[in-house]
Amino acid sequence: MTKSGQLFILSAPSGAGKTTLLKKVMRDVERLAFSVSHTTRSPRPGETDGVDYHFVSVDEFEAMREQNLFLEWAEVHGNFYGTSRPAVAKQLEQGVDVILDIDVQGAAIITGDKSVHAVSVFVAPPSLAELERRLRGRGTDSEETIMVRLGNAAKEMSCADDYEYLVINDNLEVAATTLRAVLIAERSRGHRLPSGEPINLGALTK
Ligand SMILES: Nc1nc2c(ncn2[C@@H]2O[C@H](COP(=O)(O)OP(=O)(O)O)[C@@H](O)[C@H]2O)c(=O)[nH]1
Ligand SMILES: Nc1ncnc2c1ncn2[C@@H]1O[C@H](COP(=O)(O)OP(=O)(O)O)[C@@H](O)[C@H]1O
Repeated sequence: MTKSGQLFILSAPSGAGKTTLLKKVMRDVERLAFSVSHTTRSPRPGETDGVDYHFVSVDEFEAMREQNLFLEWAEVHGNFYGTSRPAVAKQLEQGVDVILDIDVQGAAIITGDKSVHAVSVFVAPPSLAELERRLRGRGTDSEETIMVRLGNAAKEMSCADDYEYLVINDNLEVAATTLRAVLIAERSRGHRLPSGEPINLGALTK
């Protein structure tokens, strides 16, 4: 039987660089999948349906919600976002670790469910001033959208202590090394022997 994959939660205020960091780390960590969320927000230039998000209408989102197809969902910055329960379950069953890029509300839902084991990581910008520079520098959002995201940032930052790990995305290389280290360390926990068998110390010393 294949050993089930692990769930990782990554949250950050918008503009902290979570997407950039994730893309970098996912290039060189194998057996790791990104959970493609459903959202009612419009695609940004350069985003692809089914890759960055599944872009759906409010009606489609509500229909999925009514069928209990979301592991968690939340309204974030005025749009709906949700994680597909069957998609995540399938990847975990195949022994693939799954990263959920979700907001602080979604993270609280998952970590509050004691039947689900997830490792949580918060990505913080070095300062709120730098966060604003990055949001503006990204060049994908209207002034109104930027203001909504900045307005929510302080509250989101106050949730950082609820996470097991904190990664400060100041220098991208350093942040990527730190995130990789977290993933690798969590995979290496002693109780996660591939066979599921306890270690036979006697056999090791013969
Ligand atoms: N709860 C929840 N939050 C999500 C999900 N997908 C994305 N988000 C969060 O929604 C927020 C907005 O994401 P996005 O629209 O891509 O904007 P960005 O953060 O400015 O790049 C971020 O905090 C994401 O982590 C999801 O499936 N569930
Ligand atoms: N460590 C960093 N230093 C400087 N700029 C960064 C860093 N990480 C990301 N960025 C830039 O900040 C902007 C926001 O990054 P993005 O990954 O879209 O953030 P998020 O997914 O958290 O909303 C992008 O223009 C990105 O290139």
